[in-house]
Amino acid sequence: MKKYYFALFLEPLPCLPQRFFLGNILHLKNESLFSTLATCQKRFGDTYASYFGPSRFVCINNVEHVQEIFTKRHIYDRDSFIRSNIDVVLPKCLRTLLGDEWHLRKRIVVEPFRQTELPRYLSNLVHLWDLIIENWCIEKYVTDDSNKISSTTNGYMLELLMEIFMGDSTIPEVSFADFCDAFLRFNGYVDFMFTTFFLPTIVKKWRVKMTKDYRESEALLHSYVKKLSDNAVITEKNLINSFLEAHKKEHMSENDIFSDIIDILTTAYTTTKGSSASIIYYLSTNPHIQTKIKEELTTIGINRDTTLTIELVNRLTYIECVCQEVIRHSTEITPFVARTALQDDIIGNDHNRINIRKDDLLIICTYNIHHDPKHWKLDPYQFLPERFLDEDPDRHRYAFLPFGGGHRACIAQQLAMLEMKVFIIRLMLLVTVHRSKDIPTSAINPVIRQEETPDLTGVYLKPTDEEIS
Ligand code: HEM
Repeated sequence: MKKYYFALFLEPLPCLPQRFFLGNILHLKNESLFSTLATCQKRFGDTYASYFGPSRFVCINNVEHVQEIFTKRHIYDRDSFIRSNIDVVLPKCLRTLLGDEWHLRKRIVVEPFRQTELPRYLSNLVHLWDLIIENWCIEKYVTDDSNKISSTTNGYMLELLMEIFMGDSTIPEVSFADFCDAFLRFNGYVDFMFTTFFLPTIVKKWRVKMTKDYRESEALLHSYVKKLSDNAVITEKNLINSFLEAHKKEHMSENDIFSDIIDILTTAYTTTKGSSASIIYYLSTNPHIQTKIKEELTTIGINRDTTLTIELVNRLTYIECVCQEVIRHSTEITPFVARTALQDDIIGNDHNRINIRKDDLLIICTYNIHHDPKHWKLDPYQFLPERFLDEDPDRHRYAFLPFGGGHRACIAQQLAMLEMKVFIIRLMLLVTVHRSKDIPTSAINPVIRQEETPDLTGVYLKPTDEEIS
């Protein structure tokens, strides 16, 4: 609080006008977070402060600063903001740990995400994406009434992730529908902790713990994870077995296992849903990109009966560029990556020096950096996969950071890329994505020059066979 009073009157960085205790929160009533961070960059340049409630964030848009922050791992670590919020619902999961505890846990969690493990997931990915695509073809549109990606997809996506991480999606004596229901309810509370980032954690903690539905879904998930652990087939190499192994060596308690399994499932579920929604959106608005992808598949000799291998997937250069462009351009990817300073520091050089104080929260504005014309010579607001061929060369190493960077970067980047690639491959082998012309789409936000979230209204899939006949 003392620090807040000090900052209120002596803020050294440019900043939007603040309100007592609320900081810049009221600004978010009129503009999304993406848009607010972009507006501030246009107004103040690459470094400015933002106040969400009394919490001060130093916002960073300069890639040299980003590089320095990611490199100084002993000074900048996982931000206290994510740590305190996640800790309420999933205490002591990988994302909330620091120092030696984090290091030990990461060695355990990272096992199933290694490059060498990826081939094992291919057949499950193909099978479940096919089911999801078939389901979308049966329903008229890919969205339901709430205009979110159709809710019947949720179960399939969760099944896909369970097969990947647990080797099997069945839990003894529990119907998958019951597990899915408890998971989705609980996931709503994990989301709540993030989407209400402007509320003090103590308020959110009270709100969540007092909710009967939260307590029930948490208790159910605890009992399901216990059943999964008790019945795991020890010979298989997967996430649950890495955890059980660690439990035997007393490196993880039962509660740690619960927190990490649910954290990985909720993260993977949210990112898989978000990236697939973005892919469908961009394909529906760019029919010529669909044609190019289909041509690439034909050139490499992949048809719907081909058994996919990692070597084949790696030959699909254009599809790789489409995936990279999706995660560069889309608002479904987080607007920022955050760090907390563990000690006082100075970053930058004579021209762009910033004094950082111990406990400062740093916001690395991913979305702004991904759309900064200083780094992207081809109009960064346009969706152009070709920029990742050789058409937009020589950009700074830290101008593209969809998975964050440094020691706290995403542990599942290769798996996430594989999921997206297999989704595009199966989608383009089985269907063409269309958009009804007569259904109005959402307004374009003039600051970020796109819709706030991918608008899938009126998007439907037409099987390739029907299109040919
Ligand atoms: C398109 C998909 C994904 C994107 C764009 C993405 C992005 C990110 C980002 C930006 C971070 C923060 C990095 C940082 O602070 O430097 C992160 C961390 C993390 N991600 Fe991902 N992610 C994706 C998929 C996944 C999946 C599928 C999983 C799990 C299976 C996952 C698990 C994690 C975990 C556990 C962390 C925290 C790592 C740590 O704190 O040490 N992510 N991810």
